[in-house]
Amino acid sequence: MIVRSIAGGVEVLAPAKLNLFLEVPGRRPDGYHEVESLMVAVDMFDELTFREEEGDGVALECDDPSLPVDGRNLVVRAAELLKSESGHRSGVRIALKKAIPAQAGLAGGSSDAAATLAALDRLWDLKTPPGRLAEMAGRIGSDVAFFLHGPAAVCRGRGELVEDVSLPIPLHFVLVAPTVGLSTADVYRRLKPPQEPRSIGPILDALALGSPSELGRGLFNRLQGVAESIRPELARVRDALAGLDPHLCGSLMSGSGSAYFGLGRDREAAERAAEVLKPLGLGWVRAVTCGP
Ligand SMILES: C[C@@](CO)(OP(=O)(O)O)[C@H](O)COP(=O)(O)OP(=O)(O)OC[C@H]1O[C@@H](n2ccc(N)nc2=O)[C@H](O)[C@@H]1O
Ligand SMILES: Nc1ncnc2c1ncn2[C@@H]1O[C@H](COP(=O)(O)OP(=O)(O)O)[C@@H](O)[C@H]1O
Repeated sequence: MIVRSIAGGVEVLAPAKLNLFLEVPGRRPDGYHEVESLMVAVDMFDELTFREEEGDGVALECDDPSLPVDGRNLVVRAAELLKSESGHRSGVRIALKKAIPAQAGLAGGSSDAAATLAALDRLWDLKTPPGRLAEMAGRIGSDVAFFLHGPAAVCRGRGELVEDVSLPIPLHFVLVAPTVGLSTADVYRRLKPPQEPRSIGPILDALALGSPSELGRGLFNRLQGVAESIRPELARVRDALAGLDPHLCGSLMSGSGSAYFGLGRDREAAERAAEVLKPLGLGWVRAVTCGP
């Protein structure tokens, strides 16, 4: 996330994430699932601006009319939570410009929520300790705390326990977001946790080596088969990416879907893969990067 002070306010670029590895070892007594995931932030950003406003309300405007701007929006929930936890009483006006497709497994809503915590902490000069901000993030959603870290981290628990990992080389991807979305809750509901969970070890070793081809071999997502059983048409996206072998080291669905990504051998290869995929009508296609 990139946070900048601007005249009279704060501006944030809130990135999307990809899950390069996602295992779901089991269901928890609280109804959530235990996860182990390698997540990376990529350079596709929602833009948010925050300005002081008279009164003590939270007013959100958003350029995507399909999204709610009341307490159902994670931005409003994050702002209200920070206000009640800190006791701060100013009003704020927030403008949200969406670029990250919704229900795609790219966690745009979670990233917007993390951006809101970080921005308002700065705007209101709260100096909230990082651990306390992370705890609030976990209360808003399982993926929110990741965005207070990055660019690469292992997330455990229900996703909210985040451990940074170093990124020795930039990673280049081609991203395909189909028009059809998937609900995270639906996908988890239909999952049968594995008898023997897969280890995250090999892909972490590959990342440490800085080898895209090794990393490609380690890509894994336990939720992909479930998502494809709910939306069989996603197989077309999967197969189109799998057919791009010379450009890509591997491909995978992100999170609970419905976006897929291919890992490029380098930036040029990811961009070439995007050019091949664009005319196929699979959805929205773009080359993106996770940089150190
Ligand atoms: C699958 C993942 C992978 O990164 O991402 P997305 O595809 O949503 O981006 C995450 O686990 C999603 O995290 P997030 O989208 O923040 O989930 P939440 O809002 O906390 O929960 C939405 C619903 O998903 C289910 N859920 C979520 C996380 C988890 N560890 N176990 C679950 O069972 C629960 O039914 C919950 O009510
Ligand atoms: N600021 C926001 N941006 C996007 N979606 C939001 C936001 N706030 C709440 N939501 C709700 O969260 C749902 C999924 O969020 P999103 O993070 O985009 O997808 P995913 O969980 O698949 O990564 C959407 O259906 C949307 O109604």
